[in-house]
Order: sequence, then structure tokens, then C-alpha cells
Amino acid sequence: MIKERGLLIVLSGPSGVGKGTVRKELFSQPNTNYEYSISMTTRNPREGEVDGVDYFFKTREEFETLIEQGGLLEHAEFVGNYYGTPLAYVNETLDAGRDVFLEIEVQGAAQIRQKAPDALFIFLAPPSLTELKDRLVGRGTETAEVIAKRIATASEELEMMSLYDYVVENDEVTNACDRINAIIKAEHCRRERVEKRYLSMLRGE
Ligand SMILES: Nc1ncnc2c1ncn2[C@@H]1O[C@H](COP(=O)(O)OP(=O)(O)OP(=O)(O)O)[C@@H](O)[C@H]1O
Ligand SMILES: Nc1nc2c(ncn2[C@@H]2O[C@H](COP(=O)(O)O)[C@@H](O)[C@H]2O)c(=O)[nH]1
Repeated sequence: MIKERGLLIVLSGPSGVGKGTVRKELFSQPNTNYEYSISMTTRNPREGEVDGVDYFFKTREEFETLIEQGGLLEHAEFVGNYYGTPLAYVNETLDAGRDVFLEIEVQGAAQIRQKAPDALFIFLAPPSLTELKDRLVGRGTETAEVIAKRIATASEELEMMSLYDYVVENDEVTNACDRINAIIKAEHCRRERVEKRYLSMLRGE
């Protein structure tokens, strides 16, 4: 029997909305049934960030070589730094029948929409623009200049919301996680139904 390929789950949304916070909460839950794909970036590590855990930190030269070699499923330049998803890890994990969870910005998500339209696309939205700004400033990890650039980019990012399968408001982290888990569960049920229908059609039933 052919092993069913895993589901590619893409969580995206503007900088500061809480993607990382929600993702960490999802992965801390006992029954999490998907694998996190660690991204590559040329950004400098923040205090406490660990290479190979939070990101694979690369130089621009290393990153550009990876692009040339076709080693990335998607990549984007975001506020002066490259970010990208390693292709081999995603393919190997999906081929093994495991779901893969990506936490990426919107340009990368749009590339995946082209390459893997059967992925599940979830947009994490802020309760308001003011709250988004407050979260970005409150995190305190970027300079005022970088925060301003990220906020300026956020308006364009919010315009991409309608291209997603689902929009989840991140009002409270636990609520957002419950909604995301419910969406993933529903998507699995939907795929099972489609597969059953297809198989019974093949059998001429
Ligand atoms: N539901 C929430 N309510 C209040 N604060 C939140 C919520 N979710 C996240 N935050 C806070 O907002 C800030 C930004 O969150 P986080 O770093 O997870 O965002 P992000 O979308 O991953 O950002 P980036 O795209 O820049 O990496 C953090 O200080 C986090 O603690
Ligand atoms: N297109 C991609 N975007 C990614 C990836 N990994 C993270 N990100 C997104 O970049 C911004 C900035 O991240 P930060 O850690 O500097 O705050 C944020 O929206 C991330 O979600 C990736 O592989 N590809």
C-alpha cells in the first residue's frame, strides 16, 4: 500500500502578530502531530537564539549558494535579510507521511501556493493594527528603525490575507492554537473523505 504523503501546513502573517509565540505553544502541547521546519536566515541571532534550534544562521554568501543550488522550497528578503525553507527536510518528512509546519512571512507563502497548492494556508491576524504595533515594540528585539520598517511592511502583508484558506485572529494565544488545531484536524478529515471517494470511484463503486 502506498504511504500517504504528509500535509504541508503554512502559518503566515505580519511581523509581530505572534506567529512564533503561537507555534511554540502548539509544539509544547502533548499531542502535536506535525514537525517544525527550521528556517535558514542571514539575520543575526537575537539574545538566546540557538543555531539549529531557532534558525540555521547563514552568511549572505552561504544563503545565495543555497538558492543557486535549488536547496530552498521558498525564500524571501524581508527587511534586509534573507529567510528560506530547506527543501530536503520538507520533502523527506512529507514523503515519510508526517505533516510539516512552516512559520514564514507572506512572500514565501505565496511562492509555496504556486509550488504546492495542496498545502494548507493559515493567516494569523492581529486584533488591530495598534495591537500589532504594540506587540512589535513590546517584544523589544529590534531597533526603532527596524520596527518602523516591519510596521510599514505589515500593511502590505495584511492585504494578502484573502489569499489564505483560513484567517485566525490571534487575540489570545490559547484561542489561536485551538482554532489552528481544529483547522488541521478538519483538513485531515476532508482529505480522507476525498481519498475514499476517489478510491471507490476507481473501484467502480
Ligand atoms: N495573543 C497575544 N496577546 C498578546 N501578546 C502576544 C500575543 N501573541 C504574541 N504576543 C507577543 O507579541 C510579540 C510578538 O510575538 P512573536 O514574536 O511571536 O511574533 P511573530 O509574528 O513571530 O513576529 P516576527 O514575524 O517578527 O518573527 C511577543 O512579545 C509576544 O509575546
Ligand atoms: N519566507 C520565509 N519567511 C520566514 C522564514 N522563517 C521565518 N520567516 C519570517 O520572517 C519574518 C522575520 O522573522 P524574524 O525571526 O526576523 O522576526 C517573520 O515573518 C518570520 O515568520 C522562512 O523560512 N521563509
